[in-house]
Amino acid sequence: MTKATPDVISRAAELRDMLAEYDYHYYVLDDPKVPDAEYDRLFRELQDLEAKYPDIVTPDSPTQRVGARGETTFEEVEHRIPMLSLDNAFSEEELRDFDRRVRDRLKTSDDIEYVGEPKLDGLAVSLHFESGILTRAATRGDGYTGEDITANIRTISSIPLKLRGNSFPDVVEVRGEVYMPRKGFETLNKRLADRGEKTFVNPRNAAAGSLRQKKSSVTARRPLEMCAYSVALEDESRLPATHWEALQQVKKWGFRINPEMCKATGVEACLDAYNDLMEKRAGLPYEIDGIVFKVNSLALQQKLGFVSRAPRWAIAQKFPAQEELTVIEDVEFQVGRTGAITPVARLKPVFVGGVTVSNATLHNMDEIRRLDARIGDTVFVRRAGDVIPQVVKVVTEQRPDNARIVELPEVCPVCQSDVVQIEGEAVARCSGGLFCPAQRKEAIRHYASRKALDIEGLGDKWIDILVDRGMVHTVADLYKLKKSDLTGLERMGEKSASNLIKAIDRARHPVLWKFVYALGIREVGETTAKALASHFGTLEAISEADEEALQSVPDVGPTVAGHIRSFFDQSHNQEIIQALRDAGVQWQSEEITASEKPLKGETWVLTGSLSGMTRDEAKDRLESLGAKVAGSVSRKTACVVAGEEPGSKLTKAESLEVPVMDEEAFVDFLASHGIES
Ligand SMILES: NC(=O)c1ccc[n+]([C@@H]2O[C@H](COP(=O)([O-])OP(=O)(O)OC[C@H]3O[C@@H](n4cnc5c(N)ncnc54)[C@H](O)[C@@H]3O)[C@@H](O)[C@H]2O)c1
Ligand SMILES: [Zn+2]
Repeated sequence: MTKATPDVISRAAELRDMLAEYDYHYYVLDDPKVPDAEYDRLFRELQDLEAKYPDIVTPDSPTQRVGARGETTFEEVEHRIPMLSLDNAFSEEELRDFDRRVRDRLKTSDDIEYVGEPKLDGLAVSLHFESGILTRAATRGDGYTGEDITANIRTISSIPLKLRGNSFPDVVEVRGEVYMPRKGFETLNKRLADRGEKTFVNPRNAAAGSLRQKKSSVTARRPLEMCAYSVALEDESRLPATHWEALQQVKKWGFRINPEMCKATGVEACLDAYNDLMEKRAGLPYEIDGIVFKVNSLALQQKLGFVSRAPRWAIAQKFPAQEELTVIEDVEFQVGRTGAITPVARLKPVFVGGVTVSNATLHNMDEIRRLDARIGDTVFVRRAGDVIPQVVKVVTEQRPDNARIVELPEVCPVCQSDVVQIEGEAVARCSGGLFCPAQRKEAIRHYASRKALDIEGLGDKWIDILVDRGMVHTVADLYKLKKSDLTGLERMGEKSASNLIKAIDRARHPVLWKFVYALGIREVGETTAKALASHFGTLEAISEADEEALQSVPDVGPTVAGHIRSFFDQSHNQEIIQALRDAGVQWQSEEITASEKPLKGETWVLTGSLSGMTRDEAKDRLESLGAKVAGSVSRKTACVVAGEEPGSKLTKAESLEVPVMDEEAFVDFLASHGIES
């Protein structure tokens, strides 16, 4: 036997101390200090040292024990049959070694039949039933003594409080995993974050933290589920021949067993099962961190027995870790298509969740403050399934002296417009709505939309081409387009080009509210745009009004007033409005029209369909002349516009002797008031 050097002895002691500390944070506080992958590496290092120098093994080494115990408020429960851990395999080779060891011990060269089960990432529980009634539930604890969590367990609806049927032993213990499905975990964390409370790093921790609550009413509100994975009987002669059958039995008693469970004979079949499950991993509604292979025959399990902390008949083959440690090297700010400014952490590249990750979202400044994340910090990054990588925790102990606090930039990193953060809103935004290249496509789409300037044919496809080729930078550039610019473009027909030019040409004389709406000021929808237009009368008046004046408009509160103010305060936005003017866009100011609103006080009614305009357009035009448009005819109706196939409204108008106009007359009437159809 090789003698351990002092270096080896002190490294082993150091590893034991670290692991004991990590165990305490993980099992007792439900708040891990390092990601599992890091823990597993240190654990493996210690195991390897101890394997090489068996005389350095101490009885209290984490490699010889299960879990950890701290002082707890729960009653202690002694397990009649110890609840052990599982050995891990981190590679195909290690799985083959396991299978070889099993066959060697059983002195057979035959393929062994295994059961493969997803390794749910939660925590083990032991449930005691007497005469079919749940009498006691316990955590695993250190494997020999756990915590009595009966009251909390009763709140989990997938656990039967009474076994179904009548073929169960007088006393039986069912074991399984309590876990929190992904969805529930996300909702819970969001709720905690919104309240500024500490969030859970991952679903396992959330499950453990939720199950070990002092108040079962808190546990009851947590989305926990349970899957059974074994039965323990003191009288083992009453068990069926295989683990598989035992679980079918448990299922009949009313437990959930995992639907992904499978049988695999021989190690090759196990490797296939591993790959199959790995492919399903991201799509499962809960997290798994590997696959557990168990010898199916219970007689063979008996023969194999167990060592200090784990059975010899089972192994957990681990999947790539979903959490790793890395360092935030910088924080940059990205601008979304609606102007939202999102902080993104630039990370020291790290392999996590099966890929190399070098960026992670930090969501917003509130989140950065909640995490207390600084540039230079060592952090947990998590990449689970297809979800974008996230920073979930900062290891404050490892913060360097020169760590820098993250500050929200004052100006947009893309367009240099002011960044504004409205009180009470988590998200900061670029205020250069019309100008900011990051928001360009969205701004054009909105400007051209039906309720705004209604530029028919200017859909996403055109917008992509025009912006990507640098032909259009802002909405004002639209009016400079010529047909010859468009006809040469691939995938765009001659006809569609000429229709587009015509449509743009028609969009030069909006009524004021439509123009205000088209500017795309945050939270200024149709109703607010109408209210602003009729209150202020001109664009100049709106753009010069202070927040107080803006708030005298119905519907406009401090937030919206803030958005309007910061929009008009950006010289960039003003320049584009000027450029629109220069391009010949003219909005009819309400002031001028108001004084000469010829139909003020009149109520008009539309019936039938018009060929040259839609019902909405006809309505807008009448309203721009001051009329109210009503849905039914009465003696007070000033005029009825009757298109094709008019309904009963026309008959009624005639019987009440209300004046009627056909489409031609209506178009002439509009033209005489300066409205071209
Ligand atoms: N991050 C940390 O600081 C830290 C600290 C301690 C432990 N850990 C993690 O925990 C692991 C060790 O924990 P452990 O001893 O609980 O072992 P384990 O989680 O590796 O395996 C045993 C556990 O697997 C669970 N399990 C899930 N599905 C199962 C199934 N179908 N059949 C049987 N068991 C199933 C049970 O809860 C069982 O107790 C480490 O590998 C490490 O990743 C992390
Ligand atoms: Zn910007």
